[in-house]
Amino acid sequence: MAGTEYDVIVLGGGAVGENVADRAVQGGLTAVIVESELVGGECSYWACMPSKALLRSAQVLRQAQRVPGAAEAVAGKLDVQAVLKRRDSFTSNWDDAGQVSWLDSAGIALVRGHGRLTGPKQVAVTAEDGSVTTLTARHAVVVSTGSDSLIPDIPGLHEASPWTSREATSAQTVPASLAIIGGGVVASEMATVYAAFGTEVTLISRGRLLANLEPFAGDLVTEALREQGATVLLDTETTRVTRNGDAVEIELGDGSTITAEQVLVATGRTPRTQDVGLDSIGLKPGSWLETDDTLLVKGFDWLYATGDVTHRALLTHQGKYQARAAGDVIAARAAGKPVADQPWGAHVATADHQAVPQVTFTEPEVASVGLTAKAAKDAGYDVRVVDYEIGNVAGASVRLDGYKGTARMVVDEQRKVLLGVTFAGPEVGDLLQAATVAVVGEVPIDRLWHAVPAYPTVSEIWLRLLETYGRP
Ligand SMILES: Cc1cc2nc3c(=O)[nH]c(=O)nc-3n(C[C@H](O)[C@H](O)[C@H](O)COP(=O)(O)OP(=O)(O)OC[C@H]3O[C@@H](n4cnc5c(N)ncnc54)[C@H](O)[C@@H]3O)c2cc1C
Ligand SMILES: NC(=O)c1ccc[n+]([C@@H]2O[C@H](COP(=O)([O-])OP(=O)(O)OC[C@H]3O[C@@H](n4cnc5c(N)ncnc54)[C@H](O)[C@@H]3O)[C@@H](O)[C@H]2O)c1
Repeated sequence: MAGTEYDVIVLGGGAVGENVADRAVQGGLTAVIVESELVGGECSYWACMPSKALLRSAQVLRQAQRVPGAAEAVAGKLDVQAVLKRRDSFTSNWDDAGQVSWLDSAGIALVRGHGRLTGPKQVAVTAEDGSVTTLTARHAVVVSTGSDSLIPDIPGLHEASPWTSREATSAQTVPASLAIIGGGVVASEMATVYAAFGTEVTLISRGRLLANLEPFAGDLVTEALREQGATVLLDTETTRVTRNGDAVEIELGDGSTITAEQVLVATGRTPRTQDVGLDSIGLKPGSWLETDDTLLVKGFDWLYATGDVTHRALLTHQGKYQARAAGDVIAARAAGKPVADQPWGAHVATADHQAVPQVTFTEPEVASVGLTAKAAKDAGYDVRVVDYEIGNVAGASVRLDGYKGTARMVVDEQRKVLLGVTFAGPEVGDLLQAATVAVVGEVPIDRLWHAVPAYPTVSEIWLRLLETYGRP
């Protein structure tokens, strides 16, 4: 290790922390990452990558089954062991050597161990062998410690040792039956995975599915999961969980009981700030870290936070976007250079408020950016909503027989720009970036008419949405 004083200390070496350190080093600073588990964090080993690898094979198979000619060629069943093996390769068998060598090539130092703030610009790192290294930052400490699964206070749930997303994404064997508590992204994606593996899945959601998105998205995913063999219980409370040997009993609000081999809790996230020394600098342990748009924690001029721990947008790409802004602004401030902190400037994460893209990799997929119709109305915009069935687009009918999906654009009628766009349908994920460009760029509707989608692609949905809106 080069020494114990660095320009920037990054607490947490997930995808987000890595990017902060990289930008700081590219800006001419020295940076060290403190990591207690695996460099690469949740996304690489227990979240985005393994979950998407687990989802992909069944998706390819189902789509081939819906195209005559190909369907006859894929008459066999999903090879679950091969899927798990492919997932293992995406996680490098939970070995971070590749990421560590990237840090090395990027000129970023690494200290392994559990980091805690001990005072302004001071971090103590406790290694596995109990030894403690004290680090001092010349300019900034960035907390990028991510989030953990939230286990709600349902009687018996803690004692039942439920699966969280970690166990669900790293499982080496597949349970015969799985109950899932939650109705968000993790619950919906994991129900899709395990239903495809032949597990008897019961999803228990206290409301509708994917309730933060346009209602048609959750409805489509609910219907599809049921077709895929899952039992989906909506508006259903879980009142008690009891583990009896190899089975878990789950009592529901209506008094009925479900028995499953395993239970997965997918009820959101809690910040990993319980034991990072927040009390030493006057902050409350266990709280989310509130930042300004340059990612500076409110009330400090040296403490930054990026990624899940900020609760701005719990997504890898959005955390990395914050990381680029934070790394760059720390370097600019350290050099006494001007800071571009006006909305959409180089040193702020403005998009977190207005244009967060997200793909839910269920089958069908849901791709969304910006505001839903309800959120736009609640925010006081003069809104017009335009819907179109994606299956009516020539490109979609060529893609798959019986293509079913819906697209919605939410228009700000005062400025004639898009506030939000949602696509729900097979393989819509890659349609999203065009929508993100339109929302971020505030591209006027009459100019969008000149962005001609190629025929016959699914992108022609854009033309159909515009035609339905009407040419101004
Ligand atoms: C099942 C699942 C699937 C997901 N899929 C997607 C997806 O498809 N696309 C997407 O964009 N997002 C997805 N997400 C969200 C995504 O995983 C997170 O937004 C992302 O991992 C956050 O990155 P982060 O760097 O902030 O935190 P993390 O990835 O959690 O990294 C934080 C790091 O800090 C370390 N750490 C914590 N405390 C300390 C300490 N005191 N000392 C030293 N090190 C410490 C941890 O070990 C960890 O490595 C998914 C989440 C889940 C749960
Ligand atoms: N494809 C992706 O981009 C992707 C995939 C997975 C996860 N993620 C991210 O990870 C984060 C966590 O996902 P998640 O699905 O755990 O959270 P979420 O916030 O999406 O959904 C939480 C669900 O749990 C339910 N819930 C909350 N408390 C409950 C309680 N006490 N009892 C019963 N139900 C309860 C909510 O009603 C909701 O349906 C999300 O913010 C998401 O952005 C992203």
